[in-house]
Amino acid sequence: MACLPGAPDLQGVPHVEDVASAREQGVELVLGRVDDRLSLWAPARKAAPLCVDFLGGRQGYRLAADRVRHERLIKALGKVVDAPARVCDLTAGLGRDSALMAQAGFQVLMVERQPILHALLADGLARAVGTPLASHLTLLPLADARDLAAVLEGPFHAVFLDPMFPPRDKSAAVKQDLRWLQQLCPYPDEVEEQALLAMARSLDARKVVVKRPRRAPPLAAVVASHSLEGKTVRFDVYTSPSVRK
Ligand SMILES: C[S@@+](CC[C@H](N)C(=O)[O-])C[C@H]1O[C@@H](n2cnc3c(N)ncnc32)[C@H](O)[C@@H]1O
Repeated sequence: MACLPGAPDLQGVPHVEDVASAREQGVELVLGRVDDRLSLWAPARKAAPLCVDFLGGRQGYRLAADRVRHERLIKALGKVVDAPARVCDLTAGLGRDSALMAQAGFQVLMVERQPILHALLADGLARAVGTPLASHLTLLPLADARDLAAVLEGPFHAVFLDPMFPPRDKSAAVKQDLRWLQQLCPYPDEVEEQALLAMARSLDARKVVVKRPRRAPPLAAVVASHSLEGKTVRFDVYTSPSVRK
């Protein structure tokens, strides 16, 4: 992995002059600017560069205002009781779910611990400044969510979690974005899952919503209060006594 000119400094990641030098040095992934978007790509592969684009692309399709309320995630969040409703996304990733929640009117606080994804999110957000969507999104500095219990001050309408889960389907059907995430992010073990769920449930929120593949076991083997099932994913909702009513 290496950074091209124009990419932010990432701890421990060397810089290369250009893509040709990256190829010569056998660098697998480069972070640089493509069409003024901070992007990650593999010089030796054909796959399209990865970037965060809150305003267009595939994300835009799902963000159409009349579609958003039909999204299962928005249904899982349920009725807003106290406005303005804040949601904390502790596993922001590429910001797709955060953007959906923002488009549905929630003020979303995003947490991400993977430095490249965090840099892509920050870049996507910077390009969206001035739009209503961006005014609903706040990215916290790079951090592991498990270290933020004392920092994240509620009340929140919900805390959202979408931790990595090993795919059952190893075929070409696994989407390119998911491949990038798999390449960049480790899968949590049970201890980490327990810590993440416990931390989420310790926050001042009405509910914790966890996104899982439809047939996956519940996060940290803790059974949810109820679930909303779709074709491929499931949203587990926790409204236990430890969660604000
Ligand atoms: C499956 S992806 C989330 C995708 C996201 N929901 C989206 O819409 O793009 C999981 C993300 O959570 C992040 N993550 C996992 N554990 C974390 C933690 N303890 N603190 C912060 N981020 C975490 C990973 O780095 C990864 O980017």
